[in-house]
This record gives sequence, C-alpha cells and structure tokens, in this order.
Amino acid sequence: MQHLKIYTKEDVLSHTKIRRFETKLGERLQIIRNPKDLEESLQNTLARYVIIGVPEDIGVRANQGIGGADTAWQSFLDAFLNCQSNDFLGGEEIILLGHFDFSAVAELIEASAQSFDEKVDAYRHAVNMIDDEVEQLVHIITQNRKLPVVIGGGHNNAYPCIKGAAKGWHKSGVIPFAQINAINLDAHADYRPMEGRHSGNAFRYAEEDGYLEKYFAIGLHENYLQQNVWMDMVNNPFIDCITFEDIFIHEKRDFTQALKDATEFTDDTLCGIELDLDCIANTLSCDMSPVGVSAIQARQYVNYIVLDTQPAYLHICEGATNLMNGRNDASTGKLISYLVSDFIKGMQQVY
Ligand SMILES: N=CN[C@@H](CCC(=O)O)C(=O)O
Repeated sequence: MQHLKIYTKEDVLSHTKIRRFETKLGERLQIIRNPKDLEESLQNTLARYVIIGVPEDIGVRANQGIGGADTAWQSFLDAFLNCQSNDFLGGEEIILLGHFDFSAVAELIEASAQSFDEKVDAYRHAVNMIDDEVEQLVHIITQNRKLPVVIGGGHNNAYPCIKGAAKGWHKSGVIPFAQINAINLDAHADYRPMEGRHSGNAFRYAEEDGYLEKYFAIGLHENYLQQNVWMDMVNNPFIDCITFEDIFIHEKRDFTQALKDATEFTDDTLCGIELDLDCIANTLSCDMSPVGVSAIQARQYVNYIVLDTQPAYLHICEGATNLMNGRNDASTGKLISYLVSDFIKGMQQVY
C-alpha cells in the first residue's frame, strides 16, 4: 500500500480546534500506534471503527465524469474532528487511520496522455491500482474484526470495499464464504458493463468476481438508468431496486418501506452500506442534481440500515468541496461528518 499515509496524533490535532472546558472528537479518537505493523496495532486496540480516506477522482474521470471527488476528505476531517466528544459519541471507539494519496498518479496521466481516449484508458488502468490498495487495507481491517468507514473518492471504491470486506470477514471466521451483500442509496446503479474499471461499474465487477451476492439499490433516477443495465438488473434474482420516482413521485412505497425492503432482501449475511452523495439534492458531487433525497433522509437511511442489518462496512463517496467545473461548497465535509457519526451511534445502539 505504497500510497497510504498513516496519521500521527499531530496530524489529527492539526485539524482540531482545542477549546477550554470542552473536548472534541479529535482529542479522543485513536491513531495507529505502530504504523510499521498495522495488524498488531489493530489487534491491540478496543476501538471498533476504522476511518480511512480515499480522496481520489481517478475513478470518476475514468467514467468520463466531472473531477473533484478528491476534495471532500480534508473538509470531512475539519468537521468530524471538531465534533464534541460527549455521551452521544465519545471518540475512543474510533481509529482515524489515514488516507491514500494517489494525486501523483492523476498528475502523471494529465501530463502524459495525448488524447481523450488515451486519458480515459490510463485512468481506467490506474483504477486497478487503487482497487488493489483499498482492497488490501479493507481486508486487513475486517480480518481483525474492525468496521471500515471509507470516505471517497469515486464510487469505483465500492468494488475494493466489497472484495476486501468479503475476504477479511471470511478470514476472521464471521462469514462462511468470501461473499457479502450491499445496499446502495444512489441516483445511479453503478452496474455499467465491464469495460475497464471506473466509478460506474463497481457492483458489476464485484458480482462477476463472486464477492457480491445480493445488491439492493434505493432511489435510482429513471432518467439516468441505462436500458441495458435496467434489463440486467430486473432479470437478476440477486439484484433488487426501487427507483426515486416509485418512492417520491408515484408513491408506490414510502421511503421507510423501501429501506425495510432493502434490509429484508439482504438479511442473510453481512452487508456493505453504500451512500453516493449525488443522491442528495443540491449536494456538491460529481453528478450533482437539484432533485434527490434530503440530507435528513440520507441520515435516516444510515441510521435505519445500521439498526436493521449486519454491517460489513460503510462507504460514503462522490462528495466534493471543489468540482473541476468551478463549483464550490465547503459544507460537504460537515454532511459526511453527520453521516459517519450516525453510523457509529447506530452501531453502538445494537452492539
Ligand atoms: N458513480 C457514478 N456513476 C454515474 C456517473 C454519472 C456521471 O458522472 O455523469 C454513472 O456511471 O452513471
């Protein structure tokens, strides 16, 4: 994992504003004690949740999308580390492990690719390297029975999350086969064909490679569902979905019923929890939209799914604070921070 940067206490405190008479999460959460031996550090901590950043937009660019998914991580840290440590969330139960830095790879591609097609090919090739490193880290975390909280990055990282978690939870003895389920709140199915890795085909690759058993997508926007993908999904008994239109426009099922259907469909084994921020209306993300669920509904999604499933990991992706088309919004990190704290608080209610 040559691109992984493991954080020190100083790294954490550099994002934490210390204030008298109060304690912030950044003062309480844990770091990896011995970066030279990640496994040993994970084995010797009572912390249960391991947060990692994958601030890259290589997968999005490989999908011909708008870059910028590499910009949300730092603003997430600024928000999350300055949350109050209190009875609702103390912080000791969390390890902030660090982040991957693939920026040199993206710079090299930008500088050397000669044409649009060459660039797309190079980005798709680079996603394989990201897949390998993210998978390896998720594998190590889960085989030590810790829960990865992965902040992206493009939705390409669902593939290494699923693969790494399936292998790791299997190795730990928690599941009998290296195969898990996934629930995804998203405007897009990300089940595009296997044309080279990118942010739009993580679930297809995970299924074809045998690491994803069942997949439930909630809130897909009909306008952005490719007909071939739709046909493949409806003809696959291991995949189910409900569109945004069926919930909010045609009102066939309400949001809570859709969440219940998702957890019932995937309740036979551990389940990856996926959230693409482009499904939240007006949230700065690679395929931002004026139409979508509210931030409160996204928080309800995380809380409901955690309480009603056996989580394998949490992955929040595609958020940005600065997009390559010039749009900015500094609040994305704070939104991610709410979602991460909802996940950990929810987990603590159950386990
Ligand atoms: N993860 C996002 N997937 C979408 C991207 C759409 C876009 O950026 O234009 C998809 O492949 O359809």
